[in-house]
Amino acid sequence: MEALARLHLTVTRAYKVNPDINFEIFIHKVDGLSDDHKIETQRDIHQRANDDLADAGLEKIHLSFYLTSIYDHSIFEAFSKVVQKLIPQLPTLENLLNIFISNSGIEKAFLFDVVSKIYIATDSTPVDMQTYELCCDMIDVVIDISCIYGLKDDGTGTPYDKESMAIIKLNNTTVLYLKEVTKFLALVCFVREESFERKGLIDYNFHCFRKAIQEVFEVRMKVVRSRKHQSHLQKNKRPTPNGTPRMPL
Ligand SMILES: Nc1nc2c(ncn2[C@@H]2O[C@H](COP(=O)(O)OP(=O)(O)OP(=O)(O)O)[C@@H](O)[C@H]2O)c(=O)[nH]1
Repeated sequence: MEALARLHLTVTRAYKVNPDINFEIFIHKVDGLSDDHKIETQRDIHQRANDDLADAGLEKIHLSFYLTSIYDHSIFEAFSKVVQKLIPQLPTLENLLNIFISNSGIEKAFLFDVVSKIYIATDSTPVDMQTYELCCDMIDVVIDISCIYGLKDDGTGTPYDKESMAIIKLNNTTVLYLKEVTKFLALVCFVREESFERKGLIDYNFHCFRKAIQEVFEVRMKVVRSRKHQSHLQKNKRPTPNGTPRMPL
Protein backbone atom coordinates (compact mmCIF):
# COMPACT_ATOMS: atom_id res chain seq x y z
CA MET A 1 0.00 0.00 0.00
CA GLU A 2 2.79 2.38 0.92
CA ALA A 3 4.62 1.53 -2.31
CA LEU A 4 1.46 2.22 -4.33
CA ALA A 5 1.01 5.59 -2.63
CA ARG A 6 4.62 6.49 -3.39
CA LEU A 7 4.22 5.35 -6.97
CA HIS A 8 1.16 7.56 -7.34
CA LEU A 9 3.00 10.56 -5.88
CA THR A 10 6.04 10.03 -8.13
CA VAL A 11 3.96 9.56 -11.27
CA THR A 12 1.72 12.58 -10.69
CA ARG A 13 4.67 14.86 -9.84
CA ALA A 14 6.71 13.68 -12.83
CA TYR A 15 3.71 14.08 -15.12
CA LYS A 16 3.27 17.69 -13.98
CA VAL A 17 6.86 18.45 -14.94
CA ASN A 18 6.72 16.60 -18.27
CA PRO A 19 3.42 15.25 -19.64
CA ASP A 20 5.32 13.34 -22.37
CA ILE A 21 7.21 11.21 -19.86
CA ASN A 22 7.04 7.38 -20.17
CA PHE A 23 6.44 5.40 -17.00
CA GLU A 24 8.13 2.00 -16.73
CA ILE A 25 7.43 0.22 -13.45
CA PHE A 26 9.40 -2.78 -12.25
CA ILE A 27 7.63 -5.04 -9.74
CA HIS A 28 10.83 -6.35 -8.21
CA LYS A 29 11.83 -9.44 -6.14
CA VAL A 30 9.08 -11.59 -7.67
CA ASP A 31 11.22 -14.75 -7.37
CA GLY A 32 9.39 -15.70 -4.18
CA LEU A 33 6.05 -15.96 -6.00
CA SER A 34 4.62 -18.81 -8.07
CA ASP A 35 3.97 -18.11 -11.77
CA ASP A 36 0.20 -17.77 -11.24
CA HIS A 37 0.70 -15.55 -8.25
CA LYS A 38 3.09 -13.31 -10.22
CA ILE A 39 0.49 -12.58 -12.90
CA GLU A 40 -2.19 -12.03 -10.27
CA THR A 41 0.06 -9.62 -8.36
CA GLN A 42 0.88 -7.67 -11.50
CA ARG A 43 -2.82 -7.42 -12.42
CA ASP A 44 -3.69 -6.27 -8.90
CA ILE A 45 -0.95 -3.60 -8.78
CA HIS A 46 -1.80 -2.43 -12.30
CA GLN A 47 -5.48 -2.13 -11.41
CA ARG A 48 -4.88 -0.24 -8.18
CA ALA A 49 -2.33 2.14 -9.74
CA ASN A 50 -4.72 2.88 -12.63
CA ASP A 51 -7.65 3.38 -10.24
CA ASP A 52 -5.60 5.88 -8.22
CA LEU A 53 -4.76 7.78 -11.40
CA ALA A 54 -8.38 7.71 -12.55
CA ASP A 55 -9.48 9.11 -9.16
CA ALA A 56 -7.05 11.99 -9.70
CA GLY A 57 -8.44 12.58 -13.21
CA LEU A 58 -5.21 11.37 -14.83
CA GLU A 59 -6.47 8.29 -16.66
CA LYS A 60 -4.56 9.28 -19.80
CA ILE A 61 -1.25 8.37 -18.13
CA HIS A 62 -0.03 5.01 -19.38
CA LEU A 63 1.94 2.80 -16.99
CA SER A 64 4.01 -0.17 -18.25
CA PHE A 65 4.73 -2.98 -15.78
CA TYR A 66 7.48 -5.61 -15.68
CA LEU A 67 8.03 -8.49 -13.25
CA THR A 68 11.70 -8.60 -12.27
CA SER A 69 14.17 -10.41 -10.06
CA ILE A 70 17.95 -10.47 -9.75
CA TYR A 71 17.90 -14.28 -9.52
CA ASP A 72 17.13 -14.75 -13.21
CA HIS A 73 17.50 -12.63 -16.35
CA SER A 74 14.12 -10.90 -16.03
CA ILE A 75 15.70 -7.63 -14.94
CA PHE A 76 17.87 -7.57 -18.10
CA GLU A 77 14.90 -8.46 -20.25
CA ALA A 78 12.83 -5.67 -18.70
CA PHE A 79 15.62 -3.14 -19.23
CA SER A 80 15.94 -4.38 -22.83
CA LYS A 81 12.29 -3.57 -23.46
CA VAL A 82 12.63 -0.14 -21.87
CA VAL A 83 15.77 0.68 -23.86
CA GLN A 84 14.10 -0.50 -27.09
CA LYS A 85 11.39 2.13 -26.60
CA LEU A 86 14.12 4.76 -26.71
CA ILE A 87 15.63 3.59 -30.00
CA PRO A 88 14.06 5.47 -32.91
CA GLN A 89 15.56 3.01 -35.42
CA LEU A 90 13.96 -0.03 -33.75
CA PRO A 91 11.52 -0.88 -36.60
CA THR A 92 14.42 -0.73 -39.10
CA LEU A 93 16.59 -2.98 -36.93
CA GLU A 94 13.74 -5.49 -36.49
CA ASN A 95 13.06 -5.47 -40.17
CA LEU A 96 16.73 -6.15 -40.97
CA LEU A 97 16.77 -9.02 -38.45
CA ASN A 98 13.60 -10.51 -39.97
CA ILE A 99 15.10 -10.39 -43.46
CA PHE A 100 18.38 -11.82 -42.20
CA ILE A 101 16.88 -14.82 -40.37
CA SER A 102 14.33 -15.70 -43.03
CA ASN A 103 17.01 -15.76 -45.75
CA SER A 104 19.50 -17.72 -43.65
CA GLY A 105 17.37 -20.48 -42.08
CA ILE A 106 17.95 -19.05 -38.58
CA GLU A 107 15.43 -19.68 -35.79
CA LYS A 108 16.01 -16.57 -33.69
CA ALA A 109 18.46 -13.66 -33.61
CA PHE A 110 19.21 -10.98 -31.02
CA LEU A 111 21.22 -7.81 -31.42
CA PHE A 112 23.00 -7.35 -28.10
CA ASP A 113 24.81 -4.53 -26.39
CA VAL A 114 27.76 -6.64 -25.24
CA VAL A 115 28.63 -4.75 -22.04
CA SER A 116 25.14 -4.49 -20.53
CA LYS A 117 23.73 -7.68 -22.15
CA ILE A 118 20.63 -5.73 -23.05
CA TYR A 119 19.22 -6.76 -26.40
CA ILE A 120 18.42 -3.69 -28.42
CA ALA A 121 16.43 -5.57 -31.06
CA THR A 122 15.28 -9.04 -32.05
CA ASP A 123 13.29 -10.51 -34.93
CA SER A 124 9.51 -10.69 -34.67
CA THR A 125 9.29 -14.32 -33.43
CA PRO A 126 8.41 -14.49 -29.70
CA VAL A 127 11.20 -14.21 -27.13
CA ASP A 128 11.37 -16.90 -24.50
CA MET A 129 13.34 -16.35 -21.35
CA GLN A 130 15.51 -19.49 -21.72
CA THR A 131 16.67 -18.44 -25.18
CA TYR A 132 17.56 -15.00 -23.89
CA GLU A 133 19.42 -16.49 -20.90
CA LEU A 134 21.45 -18.76 -23.16
CA CYS A 135 22.49 -15.76 -25.25
CA CYS A 136 23.59 -13.87 -22.11
CA ASP A 137 25.56 -16.91 -20.93
CA MET A 138 27.23 -17.18 -24.32
CA ILE A 139 28.33 -13.54 -24.21
CA ASP A 140 29.73 -14.11 -20.69
CA VAL A 141 31.69 -17.17 -21.85
CA VAL A 142 33.11 -15.39 -24.90
CA ILE A 143 34.18 -12.29 -22.95
CA ASP A 144 35.60 -14.33 -20.02
CA ILE A 145 37.66 -16.61 -22.29
CA SER A 146 38.80 -13.61 -24.26
CA CYS A 147 39.85 -11.72 -21.12
CA ILE A 148 41.81 -14.73 -19.82
CA TYR A 149 43.40 -15.99 -23.03
CA GLY A 150 42.80 -13.30 -25.65
CA LEU A 151 44.70 -10.29 -24.34
CA LYS A 152 48.37 -9.68 -25.09
CA ASP A 153 51.03 -10.64 -22.55
CA ASP A 154 51.37 -7.05 -21.38
CA GLY A 155 47.58 -6.97 -20.78
CA THR A 156 46.85 -4.66 -23.72
CA GLY A 157 44.15 -5.31 -26.31
CA THR A 158 40.39 -5.57 -25.95
CA PRO A 159 38.33 -8.66 -25.13
CA TYR A 160 35.83 -7.76 -27.85
CA ASP A 161 36.86 -6.65 -31.32
CA LYS A 162 36.24 -7.15 -35.06
CA GLU A 163 37.51 -10.74 -34.88
CA SER A 164 35.17 -11.74 -32.05
CA MET A 165 32.98 -14.70 -32.93
CA ALA A 166 31.95 -17.98 -31.35
CA ILE A 167 30.08 -21.15 -32.22
CA ILE A 168 28.60 -23.34 -29.47
CA LYS A 169 26.85 -26.59 -30.39
CA LEU A 170 24.21 -27.62 -27.86
CA ASN A 171 23.12 -31.22 -27.25
CA ASN A 172 19.65 -30.54 -28.68
CA THR A 173 20.76 -30.06 -32.33
CA THR A 174 20.84 -26.29 -31.91
CA VAL A 175 23.86 -24.15 -32.67
CA LEU A 176 24.53 -20.78 -31.02
CA TYR A 177 26.38 -18.42 -33.31
CA LEU A 178 27.83 -15.10 -32.09
CA LYS A 179 29.42 -12.47 -34.32
CA GLU A 180 30.68 -8.93 -33.88
CA VAL A 181 28.52 -6.28 -35.58
CA THR A 182 29.98 -3.02 -34.25
CA LYS A 183 32.33 -1.99 -31.45
CA PHE A 184 29.41 -2.33 -28.99
CA LEU A 185 26.99 -4.73 -30.62
CA ALA A 186 26.98 -8.48 -31.21
CA LEU A 187 24.54 -10.67 -33.08
CA VAL A 188 23.62 -13.92 -31.33
CA CYS A 189 21.66 -16.46 -33.40
CA PHE A 190 19.95 -19.79 -32.79
CA VAL A 191 20.41 -22.08 -35.76
CA ARG A 192 19.35 -25.70 -36.30
CA GLU A 193 22.31 -27.99 -36.98
CA GLU A 194 21.07 -28.82 -40.50
CA SER A 195 20.70 -25.11 -41.36
CA PHE A 196 24.18 -24.42 -39.98
CA GLU A 197 25.58 -26.67 -42.72
CA ARG A 198 24.96 -23.69 -45.01
CA LYS A 199 27.30 -21.51 -42.95
CA GLY A 200 28.60 -19.83 -46.10
CA LEU A 201 25.13 -18.47 -46.84
CA ILE A 202 24.68 -17.34 -43.23
CA ASP A 203 28.04 -15.56 -43.31
CA TYR A 204 27.29 -13.84 -46.61
CA ASN A 205 23.88 -12.67 -45.33
CA PHE A 206 25.53 -11.59 -42.10
CA HIS A 207 28.01 -9.48 -44.10
CA CYS A 208 25.06 -7.67 -45.78
CA PHE A 209 23.23 -7.35 -42.43
CA ARG A 210 26.27 -5.84 -40.71
CA LYS A 211 26.74 -3.31 -43.53
CA ALA A 212 23.08 -2.29 -43.27
CA ILE A 213 23.31 -1.87 -39.48
CA GLN A 214 26.43 0.25 -39.80
CA GLU A 215 24.66 2.43 -42.37
CA VAL A 216 21.68 2.89 -40.02
CA PHE A 217 23.95 4.18 -37.26
CA GLU A 218 26.05 6.28 -39.66
CA VAL A 219 22.91 8.19 -40.70
CA ARG A 220 22.15 8.78 -37.03
CA MET A 221 25.71 10.03 -36.36
CA LYS A 222 25.49 12.39 -39.35
CA VAL A 223 22.20 13.86 -38.06
CA VAL A 224 23.65 14.30 -34.55
CA ARG A 225 26.81 15.94 -35.94
CA SER A 226 24.92 18.35 -38.17
CA ARG A 227 22.57 19.30 -35.29
CA LYS A 228 25.57 19.98 -33.07
CA HIS A 229 27.20 22.05 -35.79
CA GLN A 230 24.02 24.10 -36.29
CA SER A 231 23.51 24.77 -32.60
CA HIS A 232 27.19 25.75 -32.34
CA LEU A 233 26.74 28.23 -35.22
CA GLN A 234 23.60 29.67 -33.65
CA LYS A 235 25.32 30.06 -30.30
CA ASN A 236 28.21 31.91 -31.89
CA LYS A 237 25.88 34.18 -33.84
CA ARG A 238 24.18 35.33 -30.63
CA PRO A 239 25.78 38.60 -29.41
CA THR A 240 27.73 38.62 -26.16
CA PRO A 241 26.06 40.39 -23.21
CA ASN A 242 27.75 43.66 -24.19
CA GLY A 243 26.25 43.44 -27.68
CA THR A 244 29.38 42.61 -29.75
CA PRO A 245 29.08 39.56 -32.02
CA ARG A 246 30.96 36.41 -30.89
CA MET A 247 32.25 35.73 -34.39
CA PRO A 248 33.12 38.06 -37.20
CA LEU A 249 29.88 38.20 -39.26
N1 LIG B 1 14.58 -12.22 -3.34
C1 LIG B 1 15.14 -11.15 -3.91
N2 LIG B 1 15.92 -10.36 -3.17
C2 LIG B 1 16.46 -9.26 -3.78
C3 LIG B 1 16.23 -8.97 -5.15
N3 LIG B 1 16.90 -7.80 -5.45
C4 LIG B 1 17.51 -7.42 -4.31
N4 LIG B 1 17.26 -8.29 -3.32
C5 LIG B 1 17.75 -8.24 -1.94
O1 LIG B 1 17.13 -7.16 -1.25
C6 LIG B 1 18.03 -6.63 -0.28
C7 LIG B 1 18.05 -5.12 -0.40
O2 LIG B 1 18.71 -4.79 -1.58
P1 LIG B 1 19.32 -3.36 -1.84
O3 LIG B 1 20.17 -3.46 -3.06
O4 LIG B 1 19.95 -2.87 -0.59
O5 LIG B 1 18.06 -2.52 -2.24
P2 LIG B 1 17.40 -1.27 -1.52
O6 LIG B 1 16.53 -0.62 -2.53
O7 LIG B 1 18.44 -0.45 -0.88
O8 LIG B 1 16.48 -1.96 -0.42
P3 LIG B 1 14.99 -2.42 -0.51
O9 LIG B 1 14.14 -1.19 -0.34
O10 LIG B 1 14.82 -3.40 0.62
O11 LIG B 1 14.79 -3.06 -1.83
C8 LIG B 1 19.37 -7.30 -0.51
O12 LIG B 1 19.53 -8.30 0.46
C9 LIG B 1 19.23 -7.93 -1.89
O13 LIG B 1 19.98 -9.11 -2.02
C10 LIG B 1 15.42 -9.88 -5.90
O14 LIG B 1 15.16 -9.75 -7.10
N5 LIG B 1 14.88 -10.96 -5.22
